[in-house]
Order: sequence, then C-alpha cells, then structure tokens
Amino acid sequence: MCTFGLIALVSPAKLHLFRAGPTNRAIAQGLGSVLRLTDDLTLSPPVFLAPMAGITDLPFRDLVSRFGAGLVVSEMVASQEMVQAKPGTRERAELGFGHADTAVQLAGRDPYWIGEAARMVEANGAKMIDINMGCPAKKVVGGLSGSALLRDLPLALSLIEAVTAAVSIPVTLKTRLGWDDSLLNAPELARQAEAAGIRMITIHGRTRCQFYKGRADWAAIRAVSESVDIPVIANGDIASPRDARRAMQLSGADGVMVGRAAGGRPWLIAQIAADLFGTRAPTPPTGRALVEMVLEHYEASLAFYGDDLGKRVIRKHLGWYMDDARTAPDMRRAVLSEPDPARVMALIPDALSPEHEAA
Ligand SMILES: Cc1cc2nc3c(=O)[nH]c(=O)nc-3n(C[C@H](O)[C@H](O)[C@H](O)COP(=O)(O)O)c2cc1C
Repeated sequence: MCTFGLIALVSPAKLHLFRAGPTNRAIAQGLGSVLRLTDDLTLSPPVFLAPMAGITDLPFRDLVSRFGAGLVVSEMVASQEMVQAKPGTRERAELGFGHADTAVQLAGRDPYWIGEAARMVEANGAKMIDINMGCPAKKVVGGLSGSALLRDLPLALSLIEAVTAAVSIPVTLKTRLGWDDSLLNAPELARQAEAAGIRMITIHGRTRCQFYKGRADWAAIRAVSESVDIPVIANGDIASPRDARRAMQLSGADGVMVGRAAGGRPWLIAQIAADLFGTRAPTPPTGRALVEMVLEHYEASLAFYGDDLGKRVIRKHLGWYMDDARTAPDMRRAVLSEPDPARVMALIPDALSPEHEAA
C-alpha cells in the first residue's frame, strides 16, 4: 500500500488551471488568488495546510485537499533516513492519487543527503519540495537541522543550493522570524534563499526560542515580505478567516498557511480561502455527513498504516473531531480508550451526535 514510487505516478497534474498575471503580490492582494511559482506551476488559492509531523499524513492531506486548499505540505521527512529507507520515513512522502498540490517537506543538515532525498522525491512524482528551517524541536535542532540553520546561514544556503541543483521542480522554504529576539535574520535568509532559487518562503511568526509560546507576530513577517520578490506566506495562530485577513494585512504576505486550527476541521482552509479570495465555500459537514467523513478518515488511516499504528495515529484527529462536536467527556473517554477499531467505529456516530454534546 505504501509503495513509494508507484502511487505518485498516477497523480494527474492539476497545474495551469489558473491564469497568472504580472506580479505575485499584485495578484494575491488585488485581482485574485493565484501565486505563480514558475512558468509551469501556479498555486491557487494561496491558503495552505502547514506541515505537521504526526498529523499531515496522506489520509489527512487528502481530506483537506478534497475540501479545497491551494497546497498541502507533507510531514517533515528526514533526508538521510529517507534515502536509507529507515522504517516510516518514505510513507511520509507519499503523494496519493489525484492531488498534485502537495509539497514534500525535507529536513536535513548535510547537503549530500538532502540533495539525494530531493532527487528521490522528484523521481516519485512530487511537484514541489519544501525545506524545513523552522522546526524548533531539540532533537532536530541538536542535529543542526530545522531552525538551528538560522544560526548558520552558510550551511542553510549550502542545503538550499544542494536541493535546487538536484531537482527541476520548484523548491520552497519554511522558517521562523529568527533564532531569538537578538537574531531576527529571516529577511537575510530569505534574500539569500531567493538568490539561490527558492520560489516561495513561509514564515512562522515566532522565533525558535519562543517554540509555540506567546502569539505569532504577523507584523514582524513584513520585514521578509519587503525583502524579496518571491511569494511570502504568513503562518502562526491563524484559526479563522478574520485571523487570516489580519495576518495578510499586517505581514504584507501573499497568502497564509494554517496548521493546528485545521485539526478536526479539514474544511477550514477552504473556508478561509472562500472568505479571502472568493473561491467556492465548502459546506462543513454535520450530522450523518460528518459521521461518514470521520469514518472514512478512520478507515483511511487503518488502510495507510495498518490497524495497529493507524488506530493510534488517528486518535488525535478523533479527539479534535469530538472537540468540535462538543462530545460529552464520558463518551469521549469511551472512544479514545477503546482498543478495538471496529468498536471505535461503532461508537463514532453516537459520539458525534448532538445528544452526546457536553452540557
Ligand atoms: C504537532 C506539530 C508538528 C509540526 N511539524 C512540523 C513539520 O514537520 N515541519 C514544519 O515545517 N513545521 C512543523 N510544525 C509547525 C507548523 O507547520 C506551523 O508552523 C506552526 O504550528 C504554527 O502554525 P499554526 O499556529 O497554524 O499551527 C509542526 C507543528 C505542530 C504543532
């Protein structure tokens, strides 16, 4: 099932669907909803699903794509581990059927391995590669990848160059405002990245040392928007169309990327896009339609990972679906503690029904 290499071959290219005009920023802020990354690749609408390890796997990306998203990004894939086929790594880069609007995100600290991984991802049929220079986790930073690269721009640049030299598909970058308040060097990194061929940059409006504390500073992203001509995407704490509008205004960015708030609400990206860019508004499912969607997500997870891992991975999504449905605590506990997938599926209709809402 997780046949890296086979699945992607049948992804139809959903490119060239929109006409793009002269400059990205003018289009995104004025005429409409198209970002041109290269002559061959446009993204529309510029409202994207953020990469989230353990969350944005193929079943979830697929669901979000079906509601509508200009781009969905895979979980971060460690380059060397992927090339060496370490268990679990290649599944993260799976593209699935029918969705060309997926970027595979690579993390790495060695130009050789990240270049090899990029070649592999392109050969598998990906249309875009994103490089992770934002992950704050100690394990990643300790290995000198993720946001640690903000403290070593020459290494960051050599990784970017290794990827852009290895592939002909567009390469993008995701990072933070800087390492800490005394090193807010995202604009410098963005300028160097643009010169090295990066086609779009996403900025999470926090520093590495903030991890996820405080609020994302959308206004601080403006320094990056004003430093480069490539599209800039604002990220961090965007949970509604109102937030997205404000983030775009304050940051001067060309689009937004939404992470945590999409958990349990796979339609949120499409809702934001409809509000900001006038694309087709999704109908958030309720009642029977919601139950069917959640059951389908559950089954997709079991099919993708196998029952044992699948039932564990999907549990956090079930928790978010139940948060959104305001499921009563006892019912919630029953669903989340049930080990048998068939019994979980039998409980889902009740758990998501209004009678089991918390008082
Ligand atoms: C559980 C989790 C996993 C994440 N994994 C990744 C990742 O693999 N790559 C990455 O660039 N960012 C990762 N992020 C950061 C998100 O992409 C995003 O930048 C951050 O959550 C802020 O956006 P949000 O407030 O919309 O969630 C992760 C965040 C969370 C919460």
